[in-house]
Amino acid sequence: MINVQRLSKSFKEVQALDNLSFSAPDGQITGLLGPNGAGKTTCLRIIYGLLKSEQGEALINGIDANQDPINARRQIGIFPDKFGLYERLTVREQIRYFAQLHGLSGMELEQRTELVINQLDMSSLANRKSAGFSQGQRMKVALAQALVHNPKHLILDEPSRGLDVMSTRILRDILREQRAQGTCILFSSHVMQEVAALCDRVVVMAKGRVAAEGTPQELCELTGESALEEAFVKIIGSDEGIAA
Ligand SMILES: Nc1ncnc2c1ncn2[C@@H]1O[C@H](COP(=O)(O)OP(=O)(O)OP(=O)(O)O)[C@@H](O)[C@H]1O
Repeated sequence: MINVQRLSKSFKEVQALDNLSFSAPDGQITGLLGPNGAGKTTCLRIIYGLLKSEQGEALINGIDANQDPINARRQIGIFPDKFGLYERLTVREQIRYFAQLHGLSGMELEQRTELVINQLDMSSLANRKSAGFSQGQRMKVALAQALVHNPKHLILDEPSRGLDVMSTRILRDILREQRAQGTCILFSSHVMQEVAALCDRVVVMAKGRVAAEGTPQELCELTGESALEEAFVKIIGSDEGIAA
């Protein structure tokens, strides 16, 4: 369970997060939906311990990301907004490296590495260096790195950006599998279709705050709309920065 309580963060005069509170339960996919600049990435970075908040706390399974970032991070698989791959390493080497960073060693390291390569159907890529990989292939490597330590929480920043239909479907299937295993999944998006297709719960963010939250159906009922897209526009008062 990820619990964000009264988070505030500013960058000079920009108030990126303003008393933001929400929770993402285990075994569910929670979408952070908001227009450009709403504060989604800032929130995810604080949860992963890459940024410190000025106020409030982000608890991962009860562990405070500000106070104990290393332990908090061990609970999380992160799928970042830019796939920073090590292009000189083979895919298998990269996945092993991430497994080591998360404290895996010996047999467990080898087994988890092979398991995730098979799970993502990457055997034909495993011994190749990632320089020149397509966007979909890069996505798989990034996902394998996020999953190799079998984290109980998965955080994804705009996961389907730049992916073609097939890669998007693979990603969605993996997220659904993870959900079925009880993983707490939190992802950010401004793509309505993605949120509608995947999310059990939606947290609508605008200007660093929660504008509304609930199941897609609850958000529709709240606004008297039948489509999530219309509900969203009503909640934030604009369709700026949102992709259908
Ligand atoms: N390192 C930084 N330095 C200065 N301003 C920043 C920094 N990071 C974020 N901001 C500002 O904080 C606000 C929130 O940014 P953030 O990236 O969290 O939004 P977002 O919802 O993820 O947007 P997008 O959908 O465009 O990725 C924006 O106004 C942004 O310019």
